Amino acid sequence: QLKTGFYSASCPTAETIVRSTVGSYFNKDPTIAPGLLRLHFHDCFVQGCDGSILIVGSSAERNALPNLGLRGFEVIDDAKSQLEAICPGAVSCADILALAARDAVDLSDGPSWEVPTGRRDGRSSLSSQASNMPSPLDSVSVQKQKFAAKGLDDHDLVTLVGAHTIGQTECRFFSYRLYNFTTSGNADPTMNLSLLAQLEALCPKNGDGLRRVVLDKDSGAKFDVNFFKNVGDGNGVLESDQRLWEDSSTRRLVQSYGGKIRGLLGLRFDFEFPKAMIKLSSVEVKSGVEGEIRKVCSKFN
Ligand code: HEM
Ligand SMILES: [Ca+2]
Ligand SMILES: [Ca+2]
Repeated sequence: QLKTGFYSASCPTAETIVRSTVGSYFNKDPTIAPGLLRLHFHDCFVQGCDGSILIVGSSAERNALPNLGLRGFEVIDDAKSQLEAICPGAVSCADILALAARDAVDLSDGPSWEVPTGRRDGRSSLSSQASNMPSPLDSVSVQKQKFAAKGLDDHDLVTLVGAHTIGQTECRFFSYRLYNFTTSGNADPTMNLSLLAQLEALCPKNGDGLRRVVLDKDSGAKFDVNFFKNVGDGNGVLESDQRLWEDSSTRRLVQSYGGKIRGLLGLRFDFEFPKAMIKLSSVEVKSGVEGEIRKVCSKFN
């Protein structure tokens, strides 16, 4: 039910405005790009890509534990207010999120793609609905199950987690791997020793759990295949990322994207990522007369 260029008649400048808004925030702070990409993912995984993540309120999705570190809301609100001034009531917040995620990847030197649009904004947002978000402690089989529940297969899982080629994580999401991973209090044995030393310095025991470190060692701002090379070298920061290498079912694709084996030609990350994103951004979308077009992205009409 989505189609590219959905706004070509109702708001021809919609995509240009989203792009220029994301671009101006990105120029001031490039770390907004991973924030926006993650925002779209978290939206799509709870009640579909319907802008439910944007609602402000004490029991809203935004307040659920897995969503506390999300960033980039102000960019979406800014784009929306510009759009309301020229095409009132036309462009959904859910579509702005999908377009901003595409633009964020493009600005980070990643691939670009045409985003099918026409999503409608949802009428509910509840923190209690967010409990099924993937966790960095999830095994590969749990990660697979959570993606399969959204119509995303194992190939989509590995491809989409490649989004961790940009952005950061707080120490608290992985510091247990440094200090008390094994029963004898050792570090996760699958972690590369030089990464271990680096992370111990950045995230000291009993230090500030909110301190942020890059997810893709040496390439935290560039959307490239370095993340997959890192995972193959024991340099995955999140346990869930490193598990994609330890599990034989997902290792091949990590290897292929990282350029570590020949033979899987054609599986280029910059070609596969857009396809997987289009699937992600179509999860449980509302269209036609369902939902609404919000006037303000943080509030229901
Ligand atoms: C098994 C699946 C996944 C798990 C367990 C996971 C977990 C996490 C965690 C724990 C963080 C750090 C958050 C923080 O410190 O606030 C993070 C960051 C991030 N995630 Fe994921 N993630 C997954 C899949 C994805 C997918 C599918 C995407 C997008 C397509 C994505 C995009 C990002 C981005 C871009 C960041 C960096 C955010 C920033 O710098 O603000 N992740 N993820
Ligand atoms: Ca949603
Ligand atoms: Ca990178």
